Amino acid sequence: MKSNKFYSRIAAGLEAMNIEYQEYMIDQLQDYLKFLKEENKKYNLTALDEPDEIITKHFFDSLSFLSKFNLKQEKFIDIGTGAGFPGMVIKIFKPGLDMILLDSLAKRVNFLKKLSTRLGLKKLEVVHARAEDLARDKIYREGFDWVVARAVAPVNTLSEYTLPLVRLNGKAVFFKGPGYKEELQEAQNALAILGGRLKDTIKVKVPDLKGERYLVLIEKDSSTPEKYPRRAGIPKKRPL
Ligand SMILES: C[S@@+](CC[C@H](N)C(=O)[O-])C[C@H]1O[C@@H](n2cnc3c(N)ncnc32)[C@H](O)[C@@H]1O
Repeated sequence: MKSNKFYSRIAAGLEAMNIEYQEYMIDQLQDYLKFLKEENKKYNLTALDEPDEIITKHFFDSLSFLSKFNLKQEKFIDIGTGAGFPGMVIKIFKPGLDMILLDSLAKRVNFLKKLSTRLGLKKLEVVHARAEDLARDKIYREGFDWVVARAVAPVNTLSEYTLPLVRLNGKAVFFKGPGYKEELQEAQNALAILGGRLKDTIKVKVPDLKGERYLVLIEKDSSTPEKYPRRAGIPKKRPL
C-alpha cells in the first residue's frame, strides 16, 4: 500500500541500492516493522525502537548485501539472526531462497516464527540452536551456499561458527564496521585451519546511514576438519 507512511522512504532506499522489488515486498517490510515494534515492547528483541532508525540501521543495512550479490535459488543461513537481521529482510526480497534463520535465544526465535507465519513465507525455517551444535548435525554441516552473520562475534570466533556450515566453494559474508581490518589480522589462523580464504572486503553504501559499512567475503576452499567447531562456548572463550 503506497499510502503507508514509510513506503516511499523504503522504495527510495531500494532504488538507491539498485535492488529490484515488487510492491508487496515493501508491504511485508512495513508489516515486519509494525510487528517488531509491538513485540519489542514485550520481549526486548532489539535495542532500536524508532521506526526511521529501524529502517536505516536494520532494514537498509541488511539489504546492502543484495546491492552486491546476485542470489539465485540457493541455500542460505543467517547465524545469530536476532530479530531477523540480515536474513529475514533478505528473504523478503529474495523469496526463492531456501533460508534458515538461526539463533540461540528462544524469545527471538519465537518472534521470527510468528512473523514468518504472519507474512506467509515459504521455504523458511527458524531454528533455535547454537551455531556450534548445528554444525555437528550431518543435515546441516557443509550444506549451505551462503552463510551470513551480523553483529555476532569477531571474525576469528565467527569463522568457527560459520565455516563448518559452508559447502566447499560456498561463501561466508560478515557484516562489519571499520574495525574489520584488525579482526581479520587476528583471524588468519582461524581461516587457515577452518578452510576459509579471504576473497574480498566490499565497502557498501547504506542509504541515510552515517558511518562505514563493509561486507567481508570469505570463500571456502577446503573442507573443515572434523574436530571443528569445538563444543559450544569454546570458540568465543578461546578463539583459534
Ligand atoms: C547482537 S545480536 C545481533 C542480531 C542480528 N544479527 C542483528 O544484526 O541485529 C547477536 C545474536 O546472536 C545470537 N548468538 C550469539 N552467539 C550465538 C551462537 N553461538 N549460536 C547462535 N546464535 C548466537 C544471540 O542470541 C543474539 O540474538
